Order: sequence, then C-alpha cells, then structure tokens
Amino acid sequence: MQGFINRDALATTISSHKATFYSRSRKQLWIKGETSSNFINVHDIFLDCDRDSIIYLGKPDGPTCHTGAETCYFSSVSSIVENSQAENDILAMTTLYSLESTIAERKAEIERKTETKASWTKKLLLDEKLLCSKVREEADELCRTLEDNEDKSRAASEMADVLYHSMVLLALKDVKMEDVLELLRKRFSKSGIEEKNSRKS
Ligand SMILES: N=c1c2ncn([C@@H]3O[C@H](COP(=O)(O)OP(=O)(O)OP(=O)(O)O)[C@@H](O)[C@H]3O)c2ncn1[C@@H]1O[C@H](COP(=O)(O)O)[C@@H](O)[C@H]1O
Repeated sequence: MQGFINRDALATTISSHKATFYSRSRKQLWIKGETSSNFINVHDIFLDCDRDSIIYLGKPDGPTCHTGAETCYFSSVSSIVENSQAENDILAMTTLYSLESTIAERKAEIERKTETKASWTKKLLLDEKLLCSKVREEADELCRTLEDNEDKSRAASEMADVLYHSMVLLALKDVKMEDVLELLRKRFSKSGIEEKNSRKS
C-alpha cells in the first residue's frame, strides 16, 4: 500500500511500531488497521536518496488493501490489456477476500464488545442455530432455481447468499477462505470419480 505521512505520522510509527499515515482530506493521522485490525507492524524504516519518500518495512496482521487483497497493487496493467479474464479472476478473489475481511471485522467487534450498528453478520455469529438454518435454507433455494427452472440472475443471487452465509460459518470455525481454495486447487488434476475410488473403505 502507499500513503502520505508527515513528521507526526513518522514519529508515531517510530514509537508505536504500527504503520501510521496522514490523511490530507481529513487532516489527521490514521493508523493502518485501526478499524480493520489489520495493522502493519513496522520493523524498519528506509528513506530514499533525496529523503522525499519513505518505506515502512513491516509484517502485516492481515490483508493490507482495504478491499481485503494482500496488496493494493493487484491489478497488472498487462493483464488488463491482454487478458480481461485474468482481471476478472483477480476481481473474484478480491471480492471473496474482502467479504472474508468484513466478516472477520464483525467477529472482532463481538470479541472487543464494542457497540456498533446493527449487523446481520453479528446476529449469525452469535446464533449458531440461526446460521446453520440459513446455510441449509440458502442451499435449498439454490437447488430450487434449477428444479423450478428459475432464471440465471436468481441462481446467481442464491449462490451469493450460500457463499456469504457459508463464509460466516467458516469464520466461526476459524477456517480461512485460502484453505478452502487451496483444497480446490489440489483437486484440479484429479477427477472426482478417481478420488472417490481411491478412498480407503
Ligand atoms: N453478503 C452479505 C449478505 N447476503 C445476504 N445477507 C443478508 O442475509 C439476510 C437473509 O437473507 P435472505 O435473502 O435469506 O432473507 P430472507 O428474509 O430470508 O428472504 P428470502 O430468502 O425469503 O427472500 C438478509 O438480511 C440479507 O440482507 C447479507 N448480509 C451481509 N452481507 C455482507 O456482509 C457485510 C456486512 O453486513 P452486516 O454484518 O449486516 O453489517 C455486508 O456489507 C455484505 O458485504
């Protein structure tokens, strides 16, 4: 990520070891992670040759970009120009990670016991029975789009509901989306039939 700093932001970073920036629009310091809990723990700071640019070298607690992506620099110009499919793939991943990050934020708010506005995610996180009934209900609604020959947009909408509610369940189980995606990638080279036949009975 990239941000503006002033002397105070730099001094705060040096003393707190949390990457701190200066918002020119809000005219105030801001600590990366103060709302998302995705702080950047700064180990070293480098000045460039003419001292008008600074690098904070640090270990992030979570995704650095506000979209939930690991880095803000996830859009390769060549892939945009040459391959809009690659760009769509990145967008899909970014959407999932961003949603995962929002759900994690809601979970952290519950743990911090902070008073915040009403949230469906928090309601689900606090009520296992409701959450499981929603996951089952949304999966059933998705099936019905096929059985009842509903249109494509309805199927997409039901799948969005399945994904969101399932991701809330994963957050409660402390399972990262990346763990799920890694499992899917490992299955790329094997047919489901082969995999089932290879299971020990
Ligand atoms: N993606 C979702 C999302 N998808 C569905 N829902 C909510 O899930 C609830 C149940 O959805 P349903 O469609 O099943 O509602 P229903 O009343 O059963 O209606 P039908 O199924 O009968 O049509 C509704 O309140 C929806 O608004 C969601 N709520 C939140 N999110 C994401 O989570 C973020 C945080 O939300 P809050 O935790 O509420 O702040 C949001 O910004 C979104 O990014």
